[in-house]
Amino acid sequence: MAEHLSPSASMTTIRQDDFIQSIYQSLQYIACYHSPDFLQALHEAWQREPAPAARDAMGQILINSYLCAQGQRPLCQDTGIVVAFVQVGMQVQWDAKLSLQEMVNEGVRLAYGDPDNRLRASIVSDPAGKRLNTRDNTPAVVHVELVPGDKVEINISAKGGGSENKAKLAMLEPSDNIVDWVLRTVPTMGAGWCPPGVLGIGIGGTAEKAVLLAKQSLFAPIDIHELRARGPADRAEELRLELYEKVNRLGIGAQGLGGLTTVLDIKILQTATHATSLPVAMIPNCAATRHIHFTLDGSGPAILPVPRLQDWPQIAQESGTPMRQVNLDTLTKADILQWQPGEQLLLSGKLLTGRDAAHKRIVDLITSGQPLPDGLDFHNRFIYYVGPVDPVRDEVIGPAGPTTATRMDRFTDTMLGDAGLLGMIGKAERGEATVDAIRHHQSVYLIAIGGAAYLISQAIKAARVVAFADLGMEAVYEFTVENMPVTVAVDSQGHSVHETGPAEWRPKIADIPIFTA
Ligand SMILES: O=C(O)C[C@H](O)C(=O)O
Repeated sequence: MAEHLSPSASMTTIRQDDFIQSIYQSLQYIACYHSPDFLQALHEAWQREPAPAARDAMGQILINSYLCAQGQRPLCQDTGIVVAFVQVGMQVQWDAKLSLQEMVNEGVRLAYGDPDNRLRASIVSDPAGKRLNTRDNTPAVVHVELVPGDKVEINISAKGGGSENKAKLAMLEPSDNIVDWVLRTVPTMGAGWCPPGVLGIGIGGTAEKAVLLAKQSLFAPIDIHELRARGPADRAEELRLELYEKVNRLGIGAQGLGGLTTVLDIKILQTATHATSLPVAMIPNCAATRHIHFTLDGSGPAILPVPRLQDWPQIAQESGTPMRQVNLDTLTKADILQWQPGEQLLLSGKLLTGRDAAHKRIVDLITSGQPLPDGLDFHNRFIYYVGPVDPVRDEVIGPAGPTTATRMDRFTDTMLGDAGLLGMIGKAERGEATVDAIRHHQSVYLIAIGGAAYLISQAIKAARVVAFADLGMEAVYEFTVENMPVTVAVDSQGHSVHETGPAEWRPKIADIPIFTA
């Protein structure tokens, strides 16, 4: 005779407030604390890295991580778009008035507006139109699944825009080679996703299912060395090992500067597909990898592990060759002609900021013959591509790392020509036409380390909004910096370290084992 479950016996009740508090606390937590598996993998990669620029980049990310855990401030200025996968047990009932989406949004609102640790509101509504910042980082992206059981399982992440922008989907043919596709595709993603990180790969299903699997795969802990030690159990695990080895052999390295470690792990989830199809999706996770899993069983809000500062690797900034001191306030074109590709500089003085939305407005004003707003003058100034976190406590500004410069390429010739800009600071490579414009205007492009946002903000001594305050984090600020560390990425002759670095290190690392264990 069929057994019937008594509904009342196994029912769990989840209270709205417990759910919202759990979302809020988990988002605050992942904004500040790297997970132990990521820290260990990055520390190992830093210890093994033979390429000085890549090693320095990873060192800065590790120091930044420690400072964020200590100061409880965000790892990256891009505190992400919230993505929640919620599995609801079919024996769960809710003591709630809001929908699940509304409850997640409420948790996001509390987390991003927390006065003790404000996070950056990065979400814009009407993306194909007005692109207005929603000011509280809502709405979240929520995926819900009904599963057997009496608990609610939540995987939540705050996904950085720079890495999400590099997501790829290919509808391969059944006899196509997945490894070839990945190895062809990763170099096209450039450095805007802030390697070293993790590549999530979804295989099978339909187009949208492959993308979801790729995203879900990124929730698993980094364990490629354990997999190697125990040996692959199926084709997906074989692929993980093969891709880990071959992607790292590409020599892209940390921040795309050339080096031994481009990926810390490869994650793969697969499911059945149509006989004609081989959908493959790939989504990278950046160095500010932020995700956590928790369970609600009706007993109250989630309890998250208390991080212990002694678990963070203690590394000191290494003093390599002496850095050139640069006074931004007296700098001339003649000075920047002296700077060499790969040279490290310490910037002091005043610079302006600006990113996507401000660039669009500025270039629209210039091309329609209108003046820039009062007080906004780029002549002989440097621009820093950044959207900072608002300050809390005694800060002048919150974490303020670079955003992907490549998105500003379309505006650069006008900024260097008509607006009179001297040079730029950002992260990742520039396109060919932009490198030509840099050479033509005898300008320069400098990079700061993506993923070292709180560390970088320590060099910012004053900040004020100069124009477009309505753009929120995308407003134009003036920063006064002291000893801000940057590297010459494209010099005035158009030499680019994102070209020369990987080309130099690919052959050099060819004989170094990728797996140590
Ligand atoms: O939005 C940002 O500040 C950075 C962005 O995530 C990027 O990597 O380009």
